[in-house]
Amino acid sequence: MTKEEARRLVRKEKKQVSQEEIQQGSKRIIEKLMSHKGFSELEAVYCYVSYNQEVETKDFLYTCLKLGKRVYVPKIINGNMEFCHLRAMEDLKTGYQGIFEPADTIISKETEVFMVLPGLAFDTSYNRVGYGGGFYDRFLQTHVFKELVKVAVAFDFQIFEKVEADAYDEKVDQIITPTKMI
Ligand SMILES: Nc1nc2c(c(=O)[nH]1)N(C=O)[C@@H](CNc1ccc(C(=O)N[C@@H](CCC(=O)O)C(=O)O)cc1)CN2
Ligand SMILES: Nc1ncnc2c1ncn2[C@@H]1O[C@H](COP(=O)(O)OP(=O)(O)OP(=O)(O)O)[C@@H](O)[C@H]1O
Repeated sequence: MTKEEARRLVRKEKKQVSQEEIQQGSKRIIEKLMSHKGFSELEAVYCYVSYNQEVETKDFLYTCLKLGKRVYVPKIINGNMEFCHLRAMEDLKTGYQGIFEPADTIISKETEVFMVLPGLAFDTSYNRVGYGGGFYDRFLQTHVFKELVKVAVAFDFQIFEKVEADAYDEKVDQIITPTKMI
């Protein structure tokens, strides 16, 4: 299926999903993230700040801070996404598209990172479809890492067998849903 078809299907499902399902599903996903080998081994975490009907990441971010991980979240700067240091949840202010971003702009220089990615749709070959901004693709193509573990999180209705991918699309290493590790 095309990216647009996948986006349309997921947007339709998102309108039906209950707050309860989001909370429960996100809780299960966060448990799996916490017990991920890459998470224990890496001290720097790049994770999006959830909004709308995305997998909730606030509890995950909070726990990462409590554990003493170095935490960075996306901030759109001059049309590009960078990961900026998050000292505390209170540092977050409404930013691009109404998504919370750190008020200060301290761009990460980390090279060994555990990354938690959002997305609208994924397929079982690890392709990722987002809102269409190309922010993650461009970020991954312009930044070099010594070690980068890319784990996407999604609800089960966001997983398809095959979604068309373009040459510039960056794959993820793993996809975690409330019921599966792909
Ligand atoms: N939580 C979160 N933060 C993120 C991303 C993301 O996907 N999720 N991004 C990943 O690249 C970047 C922001 N990219 C975005 C690109 C487009 C829209 C957008 O058009 N939003 C629509 C509603 C989308 C929907 O809920 O269906 C809008 O606000 O009208 C939002 C974010 C960086 N931060
Ligand atoms: N080198 C590039 N890498 C990625 N996208 C590019 C590049 N050059 C141009 N683009 C444009 O960026 C957009 C990427 O769209 P795509 O649907 O892949 O984004 P997405 O992965 O859904 O979004 P996001 O990463 O923001 O969640 C397209 O309009 C594409 O033409």
